[in-house]
Amino acid sequence: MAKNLPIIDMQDSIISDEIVKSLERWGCFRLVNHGVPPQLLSEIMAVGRSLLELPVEMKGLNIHKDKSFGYIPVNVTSPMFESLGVYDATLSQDVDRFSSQLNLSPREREVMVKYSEAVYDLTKKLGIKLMEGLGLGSVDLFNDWPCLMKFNKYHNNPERVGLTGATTHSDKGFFTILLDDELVNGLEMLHDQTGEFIPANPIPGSFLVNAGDIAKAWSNGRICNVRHKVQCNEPRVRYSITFFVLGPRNGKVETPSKLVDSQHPPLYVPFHFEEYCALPSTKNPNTNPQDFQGSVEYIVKIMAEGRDRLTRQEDPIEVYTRRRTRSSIGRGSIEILEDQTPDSVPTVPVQTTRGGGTGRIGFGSPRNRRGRGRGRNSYGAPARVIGRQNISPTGQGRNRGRHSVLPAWYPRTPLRDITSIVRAIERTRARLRESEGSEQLESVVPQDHTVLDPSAESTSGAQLEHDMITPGIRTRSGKFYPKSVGKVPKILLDITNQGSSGDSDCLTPQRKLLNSIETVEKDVKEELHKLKRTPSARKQEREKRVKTLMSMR
Ligand SMILES: O=C(O)CCC(=O)C(=O)O
Ligand SMILES: [Fe+2]
Repeated sequence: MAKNLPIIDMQDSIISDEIVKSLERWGCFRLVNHGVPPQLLSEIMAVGRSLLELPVEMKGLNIHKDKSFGYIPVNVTSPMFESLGVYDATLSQDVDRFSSQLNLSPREREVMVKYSEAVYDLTKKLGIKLMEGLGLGSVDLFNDWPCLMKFNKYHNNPERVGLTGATTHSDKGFFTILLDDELVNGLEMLHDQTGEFIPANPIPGSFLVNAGDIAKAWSNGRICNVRHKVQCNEPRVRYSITFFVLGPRNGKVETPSKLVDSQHPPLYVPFHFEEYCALPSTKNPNTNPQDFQGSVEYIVKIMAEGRDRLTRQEDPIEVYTRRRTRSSIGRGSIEILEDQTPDSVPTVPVQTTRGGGTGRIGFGSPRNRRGRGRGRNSYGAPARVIGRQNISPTGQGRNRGRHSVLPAWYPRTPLRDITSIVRAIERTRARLRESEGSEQLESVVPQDHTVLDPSAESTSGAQLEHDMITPGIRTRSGKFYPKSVGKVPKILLDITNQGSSGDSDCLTPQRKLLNSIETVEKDVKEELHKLKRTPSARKQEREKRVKTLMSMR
């Protein structure tokens, strides 16, 4: 069923809602009435065309330490596409550098400055509308975010009609503001729900706004990082200008707490945009580009795994408490979480070391290439991630829980697990504090507590729960007494002391022993009775009864 891309009029009063809806459903929209003067649009297009007409040697002077930010010539794997880049397009010294690299006229430089100012300003307005639409207040989301501007040329000719000029990809940044060729179409956006490519036919004077990987991660998967490609539909050369608003300059890409709740558990670890760009591409040469799935889930998952391998020197109680607090406000070390279905487990082998991938991630238009090479885009990542708390990124099975603070055997269910563990630890702490008055105690949860190391974990869940709820106490002398039988050592001590007490002198040693046994028995019974009233004991009792009833059926 043919569908049309959403069109948003910047002057509409309900634009905030429309932006959110379009980004959720499509990950893109066409923006009209945006306020950037048509004259400026045609001037910048003219600048782009003339720069791309320069000799290759001249264009080759447009270099940047990140190669994907500078000139990308046509080449064997990408014979139809070339582009020039300006990074950071909003900083005058960077525009100056670009201008001197390509010997721009003062007028061309002026047009560039005006255009990037106008588009950045527009993007900031869109950011505020987006924040409003998401109920996050009128906040300037993109304040001081770095931007990359690219002048693109597709060398379409009669032999290439039907070929792909830019293969299916999602953009890496948050938003891309595309000024496309008014006369030559070719851009197609993938509709996630139907899997159909929908032509983004140009509307003169408009922009196509599309969301990238950062938008998806930031919004906790709510915004679609739309996949798109550029086809050669006619034999005319096609030009376009892309303005990428990338990611926070200093801070991390982190989901606002309001976008996280029990229905929408956090899906991504907070990360720096540069970290993300520096990761190797995950393109799987065996993956059909049509099956491409946005790579952000996969990439961020790799980072989560890397972080979880770090040795933890912290007090586990602090870790648990912090985790609970953070997850409730949507921040902190959040693991990437997987689909509940086994097919969503990544099909691409996890590459955690540099060089194992197929190249560094760049962004912007991919060239017409398949297979290995210097990656500008990432392919073959898993499908949509629907988060479940505490699911190991490596899936179920032997490694289950390897990257979690929970032991491997611990049943994985949503939020309440970690919450109940934290509560149990807090109860333990409170009890310890109480008993500290009578004797100097050491922590019952040593710094290297095995909860963080599943391999050294006790084998029973019930055991752990019990230990946490009724922990033992350790005296300075190093003796460990389980708290539930805390009175018994005292009784034993009394027995030992009986020898010196006056009235015991008249008793035979046998009577003394019998008396002691009786006292111990009485006290142990009393303690056991108390123990039965603890929640875990009651639960065990209930389970036992259910089992008995079941066996009688
Ligand atoms: O040229 C176009 O229409 C699209 C370019 C694009 O997708 C990109 O630069 O990422
Ligand atoms: Fe793109």
